[in-house]
Amino acid sequence: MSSIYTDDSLALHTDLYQINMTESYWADGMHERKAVFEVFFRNLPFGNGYAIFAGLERILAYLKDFHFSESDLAYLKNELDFQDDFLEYLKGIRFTGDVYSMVEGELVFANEPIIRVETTLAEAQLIETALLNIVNYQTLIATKASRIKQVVKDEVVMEFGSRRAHEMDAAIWGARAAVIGGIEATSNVRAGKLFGIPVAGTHAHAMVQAYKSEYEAFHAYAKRHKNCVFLVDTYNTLKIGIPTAIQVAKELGDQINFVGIRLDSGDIAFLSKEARKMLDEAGFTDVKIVVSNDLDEYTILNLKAQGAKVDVWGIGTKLITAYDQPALGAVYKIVSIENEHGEMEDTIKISSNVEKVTTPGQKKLYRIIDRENGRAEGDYITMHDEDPTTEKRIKMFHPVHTFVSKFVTNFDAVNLHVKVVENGEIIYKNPTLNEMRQYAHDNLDLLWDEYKRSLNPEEYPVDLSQKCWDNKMRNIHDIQDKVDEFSSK
Ligand SMILES: Nc1ncnc2c1ncn2[C@@H]1O[C@H](COP(=O)(O)OP(=O)(O)OP(=O)(O)O)[C@@H](O)[C@H]1O
Ligand SMILES: O=P(O)(O)OC[C@H]1O[C@H](OP(=O)(O)OP(=O)(O)O)[C@H](O)[C@@H]1O
Ligand SMILES: O=C(O)c1cccnc1
Repeated sequence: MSSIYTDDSLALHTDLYQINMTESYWADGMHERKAVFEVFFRNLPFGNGYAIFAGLERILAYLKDFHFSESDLAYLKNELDFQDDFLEYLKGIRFTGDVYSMVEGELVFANEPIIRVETTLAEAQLIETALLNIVNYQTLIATKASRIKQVVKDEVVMEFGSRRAHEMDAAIWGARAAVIGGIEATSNVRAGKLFGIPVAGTHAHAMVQAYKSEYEAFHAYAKRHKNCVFLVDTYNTLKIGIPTAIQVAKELGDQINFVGIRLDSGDIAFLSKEARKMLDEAGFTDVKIVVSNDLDEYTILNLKAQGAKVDVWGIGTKLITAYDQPALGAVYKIVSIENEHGEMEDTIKISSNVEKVTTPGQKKLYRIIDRENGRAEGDYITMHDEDPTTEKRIKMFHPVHTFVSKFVTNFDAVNLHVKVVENGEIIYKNPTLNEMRQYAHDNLDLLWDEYKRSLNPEEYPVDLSQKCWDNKMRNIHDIQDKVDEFSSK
């Protein structure tokens, strides 16, 4: 960086084209027109049956502080040649609109609006990049963590990924997202300080190497730390590492809490079983076995199938980088815009790829829950003026294969959108991270197991109301008519 700006803001954390488009809207007097944009993704990540939404807290902080600083404006003028009159407009711009959003920890599925932004065209356009940047990463990591936790079940998961995360921001926000997804602790101390996440850790091979022997290293560690987890695989796990941990623990007795040992290489199934036997025989039946080394949900499942005796899973690289699918692919699409007469008009994006055709109009999102069994029947997208909470019977049908349908009665329709920003004011109080985590955990009970399995889960229904579907078809036909008219000229 050529210099550090004391007034750096996040408004420039956007793609240049957003500012360029905004300039055109402004020059043509369209910038203040009302617009509705939605955030959604088209495919669930990791082949999972659900995702866990995360990122709202940071989005709200970003919107609250949204402004172009003096140095931002100077940069736009001096380096990118924006003109003074437009910069004067940017100088005064703040976020003044409304935002409806799912809450963090909510179960989210493909093709449903996670966030709805209703504000001026200019403001809505300028915030796109930051919103997607936040949602895409945090939701991806929360989902990966949840996937891992589904496999781990009752043992503890610690997040160890800071050294491999895609830079510092990703390390701490990733740790936070992983907690929402279900993990228990992080090794990143700053994440602990900023977000109140429990922080935990063991020690590295370097310490054993620095002291030249495990005996010296474990004693040195124990001298200053009451809770001890000794890393036992530096030279030979079964012949030196574990016996030394046991020896040191016996020598120190009540002076320490011999919490555990950590295995970080070799055959984890075999070594953990041997370690358990050795610890138990020495009377340390409560001592935990922590394992790490390139773990993810697949290795964990396999290790469990082999009968590995593991109490704590330390997971770094593959969680924090979402190793097997590095992007969620959430998008931000305009669905409605005010016309020159002050009326809202739906707008649609047509694509030869059916998947990419957007669903026009201002919409709401409900989760339909069967009152008898408490399980979710599916999610139901309606137009903004519909209210399924007052309906006795709704028809749910697949938005593409429409013949796949069912009538649902005796249900609760739960509105998944909370108004979080009103006229630019944040009106939502973020729950604690623990509450978000608990919410995500409890929500999973709404899903049948078929949607939760990590391999080839069933597709959870995300359906359009009849009115919403009709509106989409009408919009598609209108565009087709326009294309036909144009091409026949
Ligand atoms: N019993 C097992 N079954 C399946 N995979 C395992 C088993 N034990 C370990 N693994 C996994 O196999 C991968 C490679 O392990 P390997 O034993 O080669 O590590 P290592 O080379 O000994 O470790 P390092 O290179 O960190 O010293 C890791 O992802 C590890 O988690
Ligand atoms: O394997 P991960 O899931 O990313 O977990 C974090 C890893 O970080 C440490 O390794 P280190 O950076 O010392 O390198 P290593 O791979 O040689 O053990 C630790 O020993 C874990 O193995
Ligand atoms: O505390 C640990 O054991 C730890 C922390 C970060 C990375 N690997 C291990």
